[in-house]
Amino acid sequence: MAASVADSGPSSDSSYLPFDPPGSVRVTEELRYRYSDDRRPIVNQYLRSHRVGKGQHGEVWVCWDMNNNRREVAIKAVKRVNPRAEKLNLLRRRNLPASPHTPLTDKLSSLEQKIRKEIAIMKKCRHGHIVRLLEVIDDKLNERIYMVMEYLSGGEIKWRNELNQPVLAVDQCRRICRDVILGLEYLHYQGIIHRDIKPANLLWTADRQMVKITDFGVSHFSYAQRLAVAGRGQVALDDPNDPILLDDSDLSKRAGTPPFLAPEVIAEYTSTEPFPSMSASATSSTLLSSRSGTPVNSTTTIRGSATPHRQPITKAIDVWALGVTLYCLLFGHIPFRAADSSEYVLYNIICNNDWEPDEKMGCDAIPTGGRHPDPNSEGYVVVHLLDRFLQKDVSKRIGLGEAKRYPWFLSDIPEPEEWLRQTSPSKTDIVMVTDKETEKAMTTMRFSWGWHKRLTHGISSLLRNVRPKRISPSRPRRHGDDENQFGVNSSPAITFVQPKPASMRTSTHEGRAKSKRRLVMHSTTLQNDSTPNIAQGHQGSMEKKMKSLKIRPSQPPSDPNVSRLTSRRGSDALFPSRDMHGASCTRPSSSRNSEGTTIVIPSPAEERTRHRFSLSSMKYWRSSPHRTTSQASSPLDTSSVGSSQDKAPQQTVSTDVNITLRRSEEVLRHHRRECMPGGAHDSCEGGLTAARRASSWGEPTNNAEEVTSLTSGEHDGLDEDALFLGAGGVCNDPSTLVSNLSLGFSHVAEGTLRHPQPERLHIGPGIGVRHVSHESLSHYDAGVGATATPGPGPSSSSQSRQSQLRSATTSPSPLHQLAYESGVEEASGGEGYDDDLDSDSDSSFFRDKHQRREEQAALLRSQVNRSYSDDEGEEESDEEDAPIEVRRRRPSVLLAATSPLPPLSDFSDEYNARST
Ligand SMILES: Nc1ncnc2c1ncn2[C@@H]1O[C@H](COP(=O)(O)OP(=O)(O)OP(=O)(O)O)[C@@H](O)[C@H]1O
Repeated sequence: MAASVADSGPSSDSSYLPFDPPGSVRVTEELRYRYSDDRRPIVNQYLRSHRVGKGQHGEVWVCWDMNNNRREVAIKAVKRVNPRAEKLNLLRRRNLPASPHTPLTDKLSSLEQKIRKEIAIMKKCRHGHIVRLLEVIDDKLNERIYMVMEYLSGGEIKWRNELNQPVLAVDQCRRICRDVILGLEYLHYQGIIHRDIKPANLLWTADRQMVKITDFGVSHFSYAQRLAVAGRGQVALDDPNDPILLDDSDLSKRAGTPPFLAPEVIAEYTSTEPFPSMSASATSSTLLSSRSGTPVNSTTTIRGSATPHRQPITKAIDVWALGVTLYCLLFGHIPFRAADSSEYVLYNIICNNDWEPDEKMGCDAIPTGGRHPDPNSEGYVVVHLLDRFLQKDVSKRIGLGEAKRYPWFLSDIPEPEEWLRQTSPSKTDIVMVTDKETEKAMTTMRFSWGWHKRLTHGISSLLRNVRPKRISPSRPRRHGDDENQFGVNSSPAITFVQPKPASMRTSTHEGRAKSKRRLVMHSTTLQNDSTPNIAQGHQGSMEKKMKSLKIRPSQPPSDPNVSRLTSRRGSDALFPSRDMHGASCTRPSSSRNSEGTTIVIPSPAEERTRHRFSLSSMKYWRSSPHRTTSQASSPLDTSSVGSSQDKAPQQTVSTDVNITLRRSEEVLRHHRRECMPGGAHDSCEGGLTAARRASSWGEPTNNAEEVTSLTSGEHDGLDEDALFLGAGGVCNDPSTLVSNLSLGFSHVAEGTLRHPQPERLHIGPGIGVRHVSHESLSHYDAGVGATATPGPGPSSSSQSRQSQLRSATTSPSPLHQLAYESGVEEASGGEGYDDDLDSDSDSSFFRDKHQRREEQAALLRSQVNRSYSDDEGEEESDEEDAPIEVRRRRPSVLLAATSPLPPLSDFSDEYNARST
């Protein structure tokens, strides 16, 4: 158990049960659907409740864990592959400046890698200020993967009202920031950089006593390997000039949210010339430029022409983002903002302009004293801290260890030294996230596009009636094979196949040869298998049809197409867990790990059935198109399909393609060409379109949603912060901020999550910023540390009801919904979004969702039709194939006998909608 959780948990309250379930993250490889009596979907032991959020790749639902006293959990359902999102991305890309140099892989989804990374990182995190991942339900035969997390019912932090005024008290801002420091310190110690710290990624616990960091979708963990190599204690934890620098090829991608990006991340996108003052174009009182318009002063290092060398990208980028976050919480708006919402202008401002505080901070309106306050003033300590956070020079930026000891943070902690000792990250075990673990974090995706899909679709139809039944409770039970104990614990102690050392890995050539050998083996298995599930009649028919397709199951195929097809069949990259299971076939069918968790290992017979089923699902076989830069091909680039398919599948590694970087460069180059030659940025009418801006944000597959949000949001009259910030936090009704959940399920029932609050014991009456004097700060600066006086307890607002308002940026956009209505369905998440769900959503976004719907629907349909017309046949196939595997398979398993309802797909409600 992580010491930080165990040691820092409160102990004075005997009824306090910190949420820290034992054991590591379970990986369950079988998904079972059914309905409850009141028609609620049940996935394994999780009974679905309401939806709490929708991300770019999936939805988050509150569920009750029926095996744990109906404990509430949050389940994020993410589609492995979303062909329609890919196509909408294509539509978006057509709006981008064309470049002949755009690599093929830039056109491809990196969704798989994103999910793998997120899971691999979350699996390793166990800390009181990090959202805990409890289980991963990863059924290879299901199109979605489910991440079961602890449920943070307090929701996102709301930090501003619609007038961009702060809604949090300064004391609350301090506690939030302190929580994030602890969480980040843990992550950094583990070698993980979050890369997307912002208010929207900080969730309140139910009692609003603490926040936890969530969303590791763009986090980076290769640093952990380097730390491991260097050995613990060999690396200075808070030295920004850490000799162990990060992998630039990954980190240099501008993953994250633009206003929160550190200067070193965006340096290369900025002008080396002094950037013109923003004051002329300022339109809002919240603009930095309207208040200052000043270049950076002496206390802030100017980047750009003054800093010719690119600064290292380190964990300090999280510190910068935390500084921006703190600023947001204190003042209700972001510190750096471009007047025209241009990304390029924003980056220049971040890199070259200073920030400016408001006169007052927090909803309690404590005077700041301006950018350079009197050292004896109340605001001095906060402005000084912000100044340390927002240092453009990485080497001058404060480290987390130092920040933690800052007097302001210690001001309401009775025993600062003890608190510092207990919360030290050195008490935790360092984690290692290996490539193998990343691969294993999610089972292989299945692809279906192009001629290959049509070919395999034919084969699949032959086997439609010979698909074996899934393992179900109806089969004879074995010892320890409890319904609730499906799954394989992710503990390395039960790993069947150890990662091979690099020296032992096969070369590409060897890999191909092995794949072919596996092909022969699998084919032989198919041919010789006498499992009664395969009817002889169908076998004969199948052989005949396969012959007509020039497929000879038991021999290496001579037809090159067949070779491509079947070589993927035996790919490690495609079926890693099968290989793992294959290795485990001789092992006992179940075992117990050290924690007593039963591990069910499929028997050889079961494995064969899976293999056979997989064969019938060959239409999905496709080597991951974005595994390597040079070899992957676009499903939309027909010229490259053949060549890529000739290649054996590559091992999936964490070498993400720098998609965003290149595209962003193009966008910005285009922007410069269009706008800058004339000199004045404000002469650039329109600048980057919303689509172009969004295109350079984070993961490429995210952008469909972002683009639509931006575009449509502007029409909806939402403030630009909500559109551009991506940070949420809008509180339409401030009164709801200081309250707890208004939902009926908000009561703390037996078994409801309780959360560790390391400093909860120590949060005495907060003395507020007024009590931190310049003397104490000097004391701190002298390195003595702080001895702050205990202050009053948590503010009354911490007992309050939760706001149910969701920020516009986390809501489905109008285009997203239009896409659904017009038959395109999801832009990225892939889930249907019906009115029922709308009513679940508390997003303010939906206030205007019916406006211009007809008009936009027509526009969208025409655009989408145009984009799809290029690959019409493929689209037909998509329409038919995507849900087929689930729909045809499921009734034979559990539901047919138990429920008159159609088979469930997942939590998306699409089948519910169809059935009603
Ligand atoms: N464990 C949780 N407890 C409570 N709410 C959660 C939890 N996880 C996510 N949410 C809510 O669900 C919303 C969507 O979460 P998700 O992580 O999918 O968002 P996202 O970061 O935008 O997605 P993505 O990383 O795919 O882009 C969040 O904004 C948050 O409010």
